[in-house]
Amino acid sequence: MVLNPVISKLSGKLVVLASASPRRLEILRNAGLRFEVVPSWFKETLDKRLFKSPQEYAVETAKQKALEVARRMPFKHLKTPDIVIGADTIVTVDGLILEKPVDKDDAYRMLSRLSGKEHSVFTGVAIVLCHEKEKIDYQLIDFYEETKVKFADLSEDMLWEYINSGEPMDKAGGYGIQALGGMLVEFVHGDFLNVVGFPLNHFCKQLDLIYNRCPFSSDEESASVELHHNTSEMLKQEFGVLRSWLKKYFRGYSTVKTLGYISHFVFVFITFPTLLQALFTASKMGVFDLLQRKPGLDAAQVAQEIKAAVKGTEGLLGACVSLGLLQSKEKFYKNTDLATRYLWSDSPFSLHGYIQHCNETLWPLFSHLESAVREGTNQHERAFGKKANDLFQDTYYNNQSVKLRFMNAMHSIAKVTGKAVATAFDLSSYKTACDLGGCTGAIAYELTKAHPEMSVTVFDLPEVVEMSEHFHPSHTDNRVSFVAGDFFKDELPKADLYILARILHDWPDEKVHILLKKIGDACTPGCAVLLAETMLDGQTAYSALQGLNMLAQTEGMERTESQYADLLSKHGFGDTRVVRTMNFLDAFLAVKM
Ligand SMILES: Cc1cn([C@@H]2O[C@H](COP(=O)(O)OP(=O)(O)OP(=O)(O)O)[C@@H](O)[C@H]2O)c(=O)[nH]c1=O
Repeated sequence: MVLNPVISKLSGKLVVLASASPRRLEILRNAGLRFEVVPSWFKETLDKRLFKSPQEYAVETAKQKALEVARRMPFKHLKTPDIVIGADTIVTVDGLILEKPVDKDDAYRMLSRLSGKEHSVFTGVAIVLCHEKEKIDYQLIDFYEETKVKFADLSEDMLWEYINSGEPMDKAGGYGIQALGGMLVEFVHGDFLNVVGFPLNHFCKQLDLIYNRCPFSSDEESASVELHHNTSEMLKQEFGVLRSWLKKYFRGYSTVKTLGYISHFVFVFITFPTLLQALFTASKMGVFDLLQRKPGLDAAQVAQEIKAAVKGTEGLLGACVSLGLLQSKEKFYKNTDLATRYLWSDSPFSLHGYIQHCNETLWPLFSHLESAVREGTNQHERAFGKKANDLFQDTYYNNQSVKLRFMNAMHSIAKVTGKAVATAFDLSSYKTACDLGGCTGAIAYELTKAHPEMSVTVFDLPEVVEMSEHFHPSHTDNRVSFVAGDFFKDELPKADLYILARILHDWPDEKVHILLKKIGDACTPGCAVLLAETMLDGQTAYSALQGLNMLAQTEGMERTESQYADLLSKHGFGDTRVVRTMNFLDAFLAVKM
């Protein structure tokens, strides 16, 4: 890729480096960039086991560092930056991630592991672009760079002399290649500055893509610029998948360009039902599960396993390849990274349950959208021949398999969003929480993971509680307990914090008031309510469509921040705060005054 001038593109913008690393500051200053330094308060405590690769961990940490500063600055510094840059450097060797040593012994363990071996240094970088209109929108671009470094064999004396110099302590892997640590290195493959803490060249290339190129450029590298616009990781990836899918369909960028930008979207809208049905059908027939267990099957083998016709299976697999859900090589198929992460049923971030729910419940309801719009009511009677007086009792919970499917769907979403909700606020002062309608406990487990002193009671209907054990994580936590009851009728368990995750949106205002009154009565001043909902403010495509979903499916609706604040204020809750988690659900905290 030819690199164009980029640093000048940032002049006049408020650029913020979300890092306390003196090396990053120096690298960017030397490049002529003018910026402020606001070190991130994000604690580097992400669970490494949740990441498929070390580089994903570094990128996620970089993202969290940058986002924390981007979100804090408008409140604490009373100014909104244009760009926030975050980075995280890690060293990997023998499948381990090495960060900064905690003490000399730790430095010794790290350096003796590196002695005589080649290792990788990854720096993850996140660039957050902040757009301020009525609200602040964040667009996120992330990437990483890998450099390989080989250490000489180091004697004990050499190791201790180096450790006693004090240099290792604030450096990933326990060494600084730019100073005394340079003595330990036999060779470097890749970007030297990446090892020091910031991949300047890759960063400039990303700026070039952002500021000098069209987002739909045919240039392959532009595909790696991934855009977040108040969307989840998954939507971001889907956007990329859709884009490459469009490119393929139109046999190359030039045709797409001729048809124009509008045609892209018209085309997506018109063909969306076929796209969705291919995904739903492959998911329902177990294609992603099968190829996760047995990657590399051909169409005939897949057909045999899923008990389908070879011709039909070939068509389905071909469609999944075109959608970026499967890869094929010489007619053998396997899951793409997207499918591995989200589509097979046992993945930690599986959306399989939610996809089934969309297929079996939302799809029939949405086929009556016109009636929903005309009448302003849900469409259960038209879609399923049964009126839903009580949405849950009459539809989801009166049949075991529908109930399990619904619980799976809720579990999928809660797993994908739970952590973002659980960590959105400092909840350390709340020791007991009650998750009303907490279903499988997915959010409760995330809360106890994020807040070591908190215990959570999941309060849900008896039909749900009796099934919840199917969803417990393998390491169950005795700080999560389940109580059966109906939050409209029964006494609520006592707690300092009440959680309502995707509950209020199911109900009209009259019922919301009944529930909030009960919570208000149970709370003493200082107690709080934590809502996790899709806020309609700013109307992203996801929130707007979610609003339609509620119309076709429930008696309730998605609401704006001020509507929630207003509802809560009637029951004595104030001091409201909202965090846009960049995930499906936003988090909203209100305190009993
Ligand atoms: C391998 C290597 C690393 N480093 C430094 O190691 C820190 C990594 O830690 P981090 O968590 O990425 O950053 P930090 O220093 O804690 O800052 P922050 O961005 O605020 O988290 C950064 O400093 C890097 O330069 C060097 O200076 N030289 C080297 O050869």
